[in-house]
Amino acid sequence: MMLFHSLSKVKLFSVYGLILRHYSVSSKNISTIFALSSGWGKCGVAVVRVSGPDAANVFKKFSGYKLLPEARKANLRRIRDPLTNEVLDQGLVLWFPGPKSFTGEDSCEFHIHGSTAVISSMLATLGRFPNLRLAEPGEFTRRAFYAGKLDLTAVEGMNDLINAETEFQRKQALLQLEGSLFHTYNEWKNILIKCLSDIEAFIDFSEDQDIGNDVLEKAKQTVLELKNKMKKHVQDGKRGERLRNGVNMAILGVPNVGKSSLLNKICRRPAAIVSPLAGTTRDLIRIDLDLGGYPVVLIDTAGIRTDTKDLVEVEGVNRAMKAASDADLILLVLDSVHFNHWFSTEIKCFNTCNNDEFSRLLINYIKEIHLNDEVLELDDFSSNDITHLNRFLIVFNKIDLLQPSQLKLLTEISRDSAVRISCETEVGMENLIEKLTSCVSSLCAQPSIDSPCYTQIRHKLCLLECLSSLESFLNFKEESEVDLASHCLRMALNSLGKITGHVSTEQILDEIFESFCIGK
Ligand SMILES: Nc1nc2c(ncn2[C@@H]2O[C@H](COP(=O)(O)OP(=O)(O)OP(=O)(O)O)[C@@H](O)[C@H]2O)c(=O)[nH]1
Ligand SMILES: [Mg+2]
Repeated sequence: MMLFHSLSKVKLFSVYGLILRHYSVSSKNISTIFALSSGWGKCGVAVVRVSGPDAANVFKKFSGYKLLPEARKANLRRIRDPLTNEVLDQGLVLWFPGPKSFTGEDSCEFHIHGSTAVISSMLATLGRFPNLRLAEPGEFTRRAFYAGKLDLTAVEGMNDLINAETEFQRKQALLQLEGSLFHTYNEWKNILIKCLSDIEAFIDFSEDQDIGNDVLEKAKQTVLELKNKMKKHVQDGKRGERLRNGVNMAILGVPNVGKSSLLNKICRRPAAIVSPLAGTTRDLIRIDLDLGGYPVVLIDTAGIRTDTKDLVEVEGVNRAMKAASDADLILLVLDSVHFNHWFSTEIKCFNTCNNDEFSRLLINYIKEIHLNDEVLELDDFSSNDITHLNRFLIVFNKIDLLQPSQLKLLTEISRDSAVRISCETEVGMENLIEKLTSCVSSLCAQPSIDSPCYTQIRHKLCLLECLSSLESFLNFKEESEVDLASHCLRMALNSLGKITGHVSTEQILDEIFESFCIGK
């Protein structure tokens, strides 16, 4: 019984009720909104949506109904201007009474022909109807959120789904819309609420009830387990974010090695200018790609050289370095002929070179082309083993110009540490694409319902805030400090609530009272 009291106190954190109440108080002032919900442009069918208190009236007037028809059932009707009675179009009309609608409000849809003229006259006529206004961006979804139909992660998932360009982006967005992240964070929230309710019960009733003194210790054990789980989730190497935003892949190398040729081969069109003149590419060229279902932003860059006085080229090189240091993966392109030449002058006996020696020399070669420290990530370069160069994929281009014996040797010594291709003959391209897809797949999240990845920096910041509160909670040692300890748990709950939109009561009340005048 006592515990129940405490629990209901803690339940204040689950403030959907408050949000709803706040919303319904102001719902008298809520306007009825309309918008074209399908995209602009000539198409077979366009969907115009109306939502709000006047939706029923609008629906009856435009579709010629005296009484509302069966809910959620499509009917073919003449759609008329209620003022002039002129027929605007003929199409399917649907009535969605609240709360069983997307927004939770009374809503309706007009499925009209998708020509510019029909859409324009429909929107103009709706705009002239009393108490009706054009919706603001995202306003239907915002209303769905306020009505408790979607949490914030689902709202974000819906937006991502609309913007998804690749198969795995679609999967991740759909799972998020269906609640994969919400369920994870909600489960964590419930664990924290249980700990908090035990501690609150201890604070309130330990003197007159038989509530054990080990409450704090037990809660700490639970919080420690949760903290470790959350930490693992946060430190996922941005895999969910990458799948949402695209993997940045920069093509880097000295002038004339075939960087632009490689970009053109990968995207299968002449996106970048190719010429025998060293220094052809000056600015960054970004191409969006779908690589095996993963989104990639492939970036061609100016050839790296430090001996130029040409101001435009110097700026190009700076931009190349910046793109490379921001990149998730760097395709370092080398000219096989030049490399072979440089290589044979570096070692006496070419034929006895082993894989380790090759690694050492390749690293020296990379250092010699004067990449800056941010690009090199010096930790990777402290070892002579090129497999440590996590962000680099070494690509030997122009292998068509090598003698067969030279190619054989290059293949033997570089093995899986590099890819050998010719942009001219396309030899090795298939292998390169396979390798790139596998790199990109390991850099991105694998959409999963059981262990979803966070997808936005906003989630990460709230999770870090939550972790820091959990850390503070774990630092309390004395039972006498339970008041402060419970405050930390409240803070942690608040941070989790910010991700899903279940923000703290204080925050909601702040918002409500902000609009009150002083003294009232
Ligand atoms: N034989 C041969 N020539 C190639 C190959 N790839 C590129 N080339 C040629 O090499 C020259 C330079 O190619 P680009 O793709 O412009 O080189 P880049 O690295 O972008 O050069 P910059 O933009 O100046 O840094 C062009 O004449 C290409 O046709 C290849 O695999 N084999
Ligand atoms: Mg180029």
